[in-house]
Amino acid sequence: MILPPQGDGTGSTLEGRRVSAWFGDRKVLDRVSLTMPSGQVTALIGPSGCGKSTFLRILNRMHELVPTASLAGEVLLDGEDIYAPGRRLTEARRNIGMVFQKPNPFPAMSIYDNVLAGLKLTGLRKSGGEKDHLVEECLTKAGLWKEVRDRLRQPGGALSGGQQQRLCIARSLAIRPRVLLMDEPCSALDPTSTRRIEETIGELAHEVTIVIVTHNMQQAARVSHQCAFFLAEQGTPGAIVEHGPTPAMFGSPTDPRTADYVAGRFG
Ligand SMILES: Nc1ncnc2c1ncn2[C@@H]1O[C@H](COP(=O)(O)OP(=O)(O)OP(=O)(O)O)[C@@H](O)[C@H]1O
Repeated sequence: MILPPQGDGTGSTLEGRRVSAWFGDRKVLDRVSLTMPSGQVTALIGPSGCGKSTFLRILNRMHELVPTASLAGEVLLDGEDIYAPGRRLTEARRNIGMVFQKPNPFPAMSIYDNVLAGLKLTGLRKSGGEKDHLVEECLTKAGLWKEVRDRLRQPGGALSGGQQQRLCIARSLAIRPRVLLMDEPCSALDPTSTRRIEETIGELAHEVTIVIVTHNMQQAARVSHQCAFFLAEQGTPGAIVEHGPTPAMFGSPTDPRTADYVAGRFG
């Protein structure tokens, strides 16, 4: 177990309230409510197609990029609805970062510039010294500094898959998000790189609230403080069957469907 310590409250609390989602007229999520507390790691688990990624994308306003997509409900970041009229998309993206399944650094851009690539979003100008400091800080937090400190000007695409994913985490951290969403961040990685990313998650958990979608039950057990089990039964939209502290979800789930899923009996 590499379960990180509970957060010290420096992250933010994210809360989905009665979130429903549609693609065209097909409803794929039905009134999902979940609080993702400050400084904790929340794992979203469940079989393929039950709406985990859709829920995650709603949490930082990526769902609305799909032309046919719509949603209902609220997403509160420290009590403020990110979808409230007048709230800007860029504000949500800045506060709530996302790391994707497949590492997506800018391959021809240097490692150094990759880390800083999101800074334009913030509108902040930084001096050379401040940039150097930020690059070192973020690569250190992402667990990559020691491996790349001597080759910061080399292209991001020259790194291994696991290193590229940690570079993407560093890039997300550079804009100082309050929440970091991770959509199956290790599914394209080998076991060693996976382990390294899990350690990074553990190290980051005390300062940024993390929500991770994973199909890997061992991973959910290792890295998360709480889990939410999603299910879309027989053509119905996805919903949360059960959520709670990770040890309870794995050790003594209350719903038999959760017990079957975490034991690997389906999905
Ligand atoms: N862009 C899209 N257009 C139409 N339907 C979509 C789109 N994206 C997802 N869906 C549908 O929404 C439902 C939920 O998909 P989603 O990707 O959120 O599930 P998931 O639990 O994350 O699955 P997986 O674990 O396989 O990634 C699925 O039925 C899927 O086919």
